[in-house]
Amino acid sequence: MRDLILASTSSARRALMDGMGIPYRTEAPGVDETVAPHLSAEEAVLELAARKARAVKDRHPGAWVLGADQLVEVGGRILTKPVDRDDARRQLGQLMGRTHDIHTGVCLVGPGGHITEGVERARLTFYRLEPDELERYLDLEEWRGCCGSYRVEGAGQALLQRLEGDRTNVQGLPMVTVVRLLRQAGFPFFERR
Ligand SMILES: Nc1nc2c(ncn2[C@H]2C[C@H](O)[C@@H](COP(=O)(O)OP(=O)(O)OP(=O)(O)O)O2)c(=O)[nH]1
Repeated sequence: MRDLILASTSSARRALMDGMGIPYRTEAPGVDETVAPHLSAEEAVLELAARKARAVKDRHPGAWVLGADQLVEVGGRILTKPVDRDDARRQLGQLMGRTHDIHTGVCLVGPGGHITEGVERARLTFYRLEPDELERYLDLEEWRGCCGSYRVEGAGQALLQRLEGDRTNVQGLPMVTVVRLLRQAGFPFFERR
């Protein structure tokens, strides 16, 4: 049985991996997430996904490690996870009535120098909300721990006027890409326990 580690503290990523049903464990990547300012959103999430995966792989040389990173891009600006409710209100205020992109990079590293990666974009258009409705959404605290301050699989789906791309990508892991990387690396699926 291969030792697969998800280099993540994200409950959303764990939920997506759990759904796929192959054995894995998690470990916090514990890396500095600073990147050079000239990088595009795609380049930044790929670099950080690889940085997270490599950091855990260095601690577990014989393991396979999957890392991921996500950014929201709207009007040329980058949004990461909000620090508090006011920050979440500001983020959602930038997304209401507009179209934004979510970029997620994933990287799979393994024994023998194996490294494969992918980056996926989802494009979302949000309804415009009245201030009171926005406050009611903030009360649900779906903003905590989420790039862009919403959860697409939660009440946040009521914000969504249009979604192009893989919905799981929005939640934190583009599972079509994750499955491709795992299959390319020879991972078996549907194993009998
Ligand atoms: N449940 C849920 N989570 C979301 C959604 N959109 C974004 N997220 C979460 C997934 C990730 O945990 C987080 C993206 O931030 P990062 O890529 O920096 O990952 P994070 O620091 O949370 O965890 P990690 O670096 O993997 O330990 O936002 C959503 O619609 N639903």
